[in-house]
Amino acid sequence: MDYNEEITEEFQGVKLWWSANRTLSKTQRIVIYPVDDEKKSYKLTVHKRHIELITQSYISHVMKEGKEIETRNRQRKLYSNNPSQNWDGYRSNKWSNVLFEHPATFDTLAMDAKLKEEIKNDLIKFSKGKDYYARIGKAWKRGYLLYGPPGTGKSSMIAAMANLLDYDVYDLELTAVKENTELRRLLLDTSSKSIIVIEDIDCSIDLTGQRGKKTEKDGNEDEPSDPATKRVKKEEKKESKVTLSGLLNCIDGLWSSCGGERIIVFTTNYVEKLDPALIRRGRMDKHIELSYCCFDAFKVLNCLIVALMHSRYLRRIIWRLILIHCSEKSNHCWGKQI
Ligand SMILES: Nc1ncnc2c1ncn2[C@@H]1O[C@H](COP(=O)(O)OP(=O)(O)OP(=O)(O)O)[C@@H](O)[C@H]1O
Repeated sequence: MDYNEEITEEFQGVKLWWSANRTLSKTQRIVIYPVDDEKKSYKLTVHKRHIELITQSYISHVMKEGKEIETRNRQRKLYSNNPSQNWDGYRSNKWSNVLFEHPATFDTLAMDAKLKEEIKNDLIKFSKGKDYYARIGKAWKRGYLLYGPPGTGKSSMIAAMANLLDYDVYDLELTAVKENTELRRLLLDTSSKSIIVIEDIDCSIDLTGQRGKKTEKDGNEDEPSDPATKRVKKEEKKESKVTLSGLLNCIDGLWSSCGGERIIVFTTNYVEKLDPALIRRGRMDKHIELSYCCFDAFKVLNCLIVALMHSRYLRRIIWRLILIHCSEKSNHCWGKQI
């Protein structure tokens, strides 16, 4: 709606007029950074005998419609965390973002069909679970642990999740987070309807068994005599940053109930390296193994390749390559099923 424009609307047989105005602040201020001094307002005109209808039904109808339009037009974003030294100052942000346009969907994911359906249903159930979570007194969040060998579709699965639910993705680089308080501030700065991802959690930081080792370390550590080594050691200590308990507190501590509808995803190639406390059910609610090609995955790949390649000769070459790759990697004897 442009300024000085007037729009006529009808609601339950009642005629209404909307107009948009803008006023500029008259007070003169000296500012360091440019600020928006413009005030925008919308004026609604209606006959006074309809005031009750407007206050009781129309305004809530407008708010609801507005929210729906906003959701429909929302462009999803992929966020990554900025180093904390860039957090302060003019227009600084904890997160940088780009448009999220990953093409992966559950249709293009090659994996066991039953598991795929189970994950989709779980996600949809979660996204519609606001009342359920409120009823049982739990924060509206869900944890997924995706594990398996490199290149088996963990990142693609996260993109498919985000595309299914229409959520933003926060790619949290833990190695860039200095300490637990920073981690908390970062997570508090995420929006609802989002997936917070920590990829390769086993490599991100020494989270494995850190709690158990702490006392042992504290007591036995030899203090180096040489000042240079001392300084390096001190720096290394500073680098160690986020602790396991800090991360656990952030995942399911009180902060996580500030706003809801967040999914937390950890990915790892080495699930056995992780501290059981980090991935216990209730914290990481669903553990999903993504592995080498199974028969259902093979069928999805078949559909994709048939759709893409019109030459039978090329298709045969690709299939030979896939078969060789899969028979090397997989223990399943699905070859017979083909
Ligand atoms: N199950 C799958 N279905 C569809 N595409 C897949 C699958 N697994 C791997 N790919 C393809 O292989 C490439 C690598 O996949 P992806 O990055 O999702 O794997 P990853 O498990 O996250 O790897 P890493 O552990 O190295 O981060 C992508 O281009 C993806 O499209």
